[in-house]
Amino acid sequence: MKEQIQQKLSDSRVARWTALMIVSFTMMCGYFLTDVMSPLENLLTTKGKVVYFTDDTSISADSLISKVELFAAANALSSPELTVEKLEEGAELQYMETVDGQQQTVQKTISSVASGEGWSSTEYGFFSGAYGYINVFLLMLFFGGIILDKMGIRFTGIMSCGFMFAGALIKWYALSTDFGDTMLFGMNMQVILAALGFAIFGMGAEITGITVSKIIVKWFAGKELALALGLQVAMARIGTAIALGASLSVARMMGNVSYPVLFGAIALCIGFVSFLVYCVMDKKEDASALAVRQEEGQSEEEGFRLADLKLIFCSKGFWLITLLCLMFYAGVFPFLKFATKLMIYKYDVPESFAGMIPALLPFGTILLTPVFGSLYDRIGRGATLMIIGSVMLTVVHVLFALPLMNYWWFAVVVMIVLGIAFSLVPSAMWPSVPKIIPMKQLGSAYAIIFYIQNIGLAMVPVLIGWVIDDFATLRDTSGAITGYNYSIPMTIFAVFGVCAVVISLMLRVDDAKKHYGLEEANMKK
Ligand SMILES: C[C@H](N)C(=O)N[C@@H](CCCCN)C(=O)O
Repeated sequence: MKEQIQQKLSDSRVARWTALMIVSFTMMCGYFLTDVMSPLENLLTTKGKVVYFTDDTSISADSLISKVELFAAANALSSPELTVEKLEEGAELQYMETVDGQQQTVQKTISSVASGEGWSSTEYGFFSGAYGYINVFLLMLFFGGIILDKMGIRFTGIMSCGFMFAGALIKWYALSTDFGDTMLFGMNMQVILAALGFAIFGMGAEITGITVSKIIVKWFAGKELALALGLQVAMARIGTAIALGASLSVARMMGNVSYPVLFGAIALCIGFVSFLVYCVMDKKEDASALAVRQEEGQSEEEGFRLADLKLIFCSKGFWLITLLCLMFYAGVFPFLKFATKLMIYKYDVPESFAGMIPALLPFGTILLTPVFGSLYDRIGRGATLMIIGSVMLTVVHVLFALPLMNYWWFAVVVMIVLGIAFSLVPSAMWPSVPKIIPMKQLGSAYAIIFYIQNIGLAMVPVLIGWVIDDFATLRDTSGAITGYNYSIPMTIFAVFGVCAVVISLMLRVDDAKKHYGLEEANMKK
């Protein structure tokens, strides 16, 4: 009789790709919620109602009412006695507007009205950075990695999905509640509570992120690892793209910024359930791996010891990847939080389309990240891919900073280039970590990288929000905001790009000396 050879569940193609799809779906829901507020920056930073017209322009309700009344008075028309309540879908209004430097009478039809929250750019920056506050200041990501290596994938994943969901609910509650003028720590209560929710969500999202990374390495090591990591990132980007592309329309349709967050919370609930399904597969994989070890007479896998962290801390290659991650992601994720408003004010894109241009970035990466991942699996050249991506990031931000080519199509082209950069670096960087750090310490290694990266994700939006308020906001003599000059904020993003280039070059040199294998293919022939 033929002897049955024991196999691990992960040796089955179907099983490992199914596991990948399930956990990637959970992550995708998390990414949707991470960026769901980005296209709402203009709405959040406008006080009172915002009126959207059928020609895709928008204006604050107060400013519209005074323009309509001024027009009626100037033309001896009977006063329309317009109030905010009367501004509703379908209403037609006439007033004077400056078009190409000339005052013209315009007639517009309202398509929707949504409530602005009146936040300052500083408050928006504080809220956007909140994603990383608990991770960074309470060292939760660091502990998250240790919990992952000590308590295992199932416990950590369920815990972190729970945090994501709880944080999303708090954020939704804050945005759907009117706190009046209640202030806390010099900021509106709504901002503080929404930031708290986002911080709890961010802790959950990041710990889920390292858990999912470890899951993928567990199922794909020695197989299609970079492709699998690339596909996970690609699915995550679908979440980001839907958030950037659809969030404003949902807020406009429902009349309130809280609804996109509510949809995100519902999606997360489904993502949580899908992670529970994965846990069943994970248990089976562990049982089959144990059976293989027993059959081969191998001893129990050695557990994680705190002393193992020394190996991580002493690796130069590890630190270079970590710093590259900090600089590269500081130039991308925080940029996305401000990109929609950049499109409105620098490239004159109507607000209803403005979110579509940043949404091109994740859309491009959906295809390209797995393509570059697969290239790395088969051909190698990981360090080189990271250098090219970092150079592209720098060029993109320099182009955004320069006061030239302020055309929407130019913004589209530059955003596509950023999409390529944002595919190159992640598809090469994440699969490079297991080449430097062994599996046993991988949870902690990813956690430390994410921890340092989160310092950027937490601080950069705060910095940029403050810079926009104090150095980029243009005002008329009465103090009213007339526009924004994005040169300084975008120069800051370009500096992160330059740092990423220098670090990726150093990584390439270190790889040549220490032979991590970053330039070699991942797949064993
Ligand atoms: C924000 C998060 N910490 C992050 O870095 N996400 C990466 C993907 C990480 C995948 C690691 N296996 C991203 O590019 O979105």
